[in-house]
Amino acid sequence: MSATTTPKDGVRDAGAVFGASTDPAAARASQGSSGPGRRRGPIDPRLVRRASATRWFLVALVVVGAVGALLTIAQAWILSRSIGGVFATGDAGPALRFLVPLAAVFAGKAVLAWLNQWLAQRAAASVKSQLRVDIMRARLERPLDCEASTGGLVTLVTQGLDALDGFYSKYLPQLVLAVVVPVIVGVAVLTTDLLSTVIVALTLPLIPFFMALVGWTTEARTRRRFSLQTRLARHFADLVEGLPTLQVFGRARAQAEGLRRTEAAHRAETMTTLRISFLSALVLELLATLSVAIVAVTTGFRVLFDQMDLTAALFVLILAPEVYLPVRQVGVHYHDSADGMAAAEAAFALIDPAEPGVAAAPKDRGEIAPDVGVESTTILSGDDRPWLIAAERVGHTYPGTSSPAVEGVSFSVRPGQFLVLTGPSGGGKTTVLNSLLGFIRPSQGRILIDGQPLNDTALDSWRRRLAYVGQNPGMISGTVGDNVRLGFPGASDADLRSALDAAGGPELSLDHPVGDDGQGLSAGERRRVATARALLRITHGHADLLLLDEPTAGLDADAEATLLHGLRSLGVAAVVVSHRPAVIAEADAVIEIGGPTDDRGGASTGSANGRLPKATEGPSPEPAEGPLAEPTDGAGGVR
Ligand SMILES: Nc1ncnc2c1ncn2[C@@H]1O[C@H](COP(=O)(O)OP(=O)(O)OP(=O)(O)O)[C@@H](O)[C@H]1O
Repeated sequence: MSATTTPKDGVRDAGAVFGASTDPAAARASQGSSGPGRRRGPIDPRLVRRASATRWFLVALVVVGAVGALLTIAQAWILSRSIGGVFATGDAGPALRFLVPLAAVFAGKAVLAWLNQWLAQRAAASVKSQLRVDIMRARLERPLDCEASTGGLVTLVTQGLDALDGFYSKYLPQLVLAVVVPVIVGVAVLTTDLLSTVIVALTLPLIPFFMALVGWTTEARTRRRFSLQTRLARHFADLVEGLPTLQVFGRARAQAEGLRRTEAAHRAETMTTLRISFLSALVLELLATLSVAIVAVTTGFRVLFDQMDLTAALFVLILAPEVYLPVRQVGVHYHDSADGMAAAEAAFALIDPAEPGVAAAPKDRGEIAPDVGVESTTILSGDDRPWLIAAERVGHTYPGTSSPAVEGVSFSVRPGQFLVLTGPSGGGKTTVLNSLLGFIRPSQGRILIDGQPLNDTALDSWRRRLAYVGQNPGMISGTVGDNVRLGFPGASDADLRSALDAAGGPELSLDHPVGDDGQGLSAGERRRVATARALLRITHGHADLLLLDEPTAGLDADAEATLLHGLRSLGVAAVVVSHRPAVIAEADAVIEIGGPTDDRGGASTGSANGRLPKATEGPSPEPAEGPLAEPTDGAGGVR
């Protein structure tokens, strides 16, 4: 269980509205221990690039904004003409004929406001749905590479992305209006009065300038708040998951205090963000009001001294606030966008691990990287069948850790061969297996499938060739039969039965109920059900590589012997993680992974390679083949 925030816990910051860094190096630098990177300007270009709904939404917003600006000018024209007319003639009658066009303008503006919201809701829904699908796809592709914990991921996919509503329905429309409206309305003012235009042109830029100042202050706060929110969610998810353990150790109540502290910190951060938000709105409001006041005073005096026509003055006075309003509103709605943008950043970090700050495997160009070396080990001599799978100097360093979990592992497996990975706990066996599954992109070396780099192979098609049993195999709720059938949905009950028997579970009934997360089955039974599922995938689904992590753990000697016999008789290639002598005895080759612990406490620093025909059968290993066939100076080596 972990309730701590990892360096990149799926949370990125929201930067200033204007003036946020676009420098990737700066973004990387800011992703140190505090994690988040900087927001890249008012709109994250990845939203436009990746979320296609954003593109047409921006275009529609410009059109709606321009029509809205023209209606505002029409409204000012009608009002100034009618009011000016009343003052000039002293008769309100002629002004009444302006009522109908004025009503039409108001109706038009109402329709535009509705259209704006409708477009925004549609765009937000479409982008959220696209991001959710992309996140889930990324998670399925790299279930172990994603750094967000389940709690963090759930927060992000549910309420986290919902924060994009504010971005699409308020911030983005306002941002577009802030550009379109001042230009169109400014031209209308210019055609009427040059002095007012100059005053507006000089004072208007002050608003974004102050906004940037406020943005810089808010940036870190918003980031911290989102980070705390995620931590609260993680803390809670961890607590719920670990409740039985905490209760046994009498620590359940003590956790409530920790939860209260995280919650209090979250509340304090939210209040601070709100305070800054209100204060910034006040400052911007004041600035805009003073600017309009300057326009009003100058036009008022000119009207007084007959230097300006009242109708023109009214026209300028009605329009002047409309120039400032959309720019001012950007600042107000910025706070609506900040959470959404932080969530979008977190989503991109999961979807696109190649983004700065995310550990990514070196790009495989189909050739061996210079530091990787060309050595490989064939595990059986005299066999000229092509390799099915090969690992070349594979190593992996998990994000957030400084030393490799495993390194320098090389081996190759031909169809029908049975390779066992063994070694001390924490040595990196599961990491190697996860690399073969494509769950992890090794940070060193590469995996080759039929001679092609796994990185260049579609994971879907590769996984169709795999049958896999992990250390904690996933179970669906239903029956044992339902779970075995996952291996081949078209299998008959007789097929399920024989797979289960071969997996060492003859006593398990197909109708045995299975609850959520395998409830109702012992750990050993779960493993047997999962093994039966994998066997079915080989015999009926035509998978040609079996990947097993400790398949016989929890089995008695008879069941183990039955299972091993079943596995060997399948005749497919198998890579099996195991410490059990009986499994090692069945192997065509055994590779030892890991060795003496380093200062990280438990990581493998050894190399692994080797060949051993039936480890327990031959009196001594056959002569070594190739440069890597000898044990290396690391902890790993030929057994
Ligand atoms: N997601 C992760 N993030 C950081 N470190 C990890 C992660 N998963 C594993 N490790 C570390 O990598 C090392 C190798 O782990 P791995 O699970 O591959 O070992 P193993 O040989 O399969 O162990 P065991 O025999 O106990 O299952 C361990 O030190 C472990 O702490």
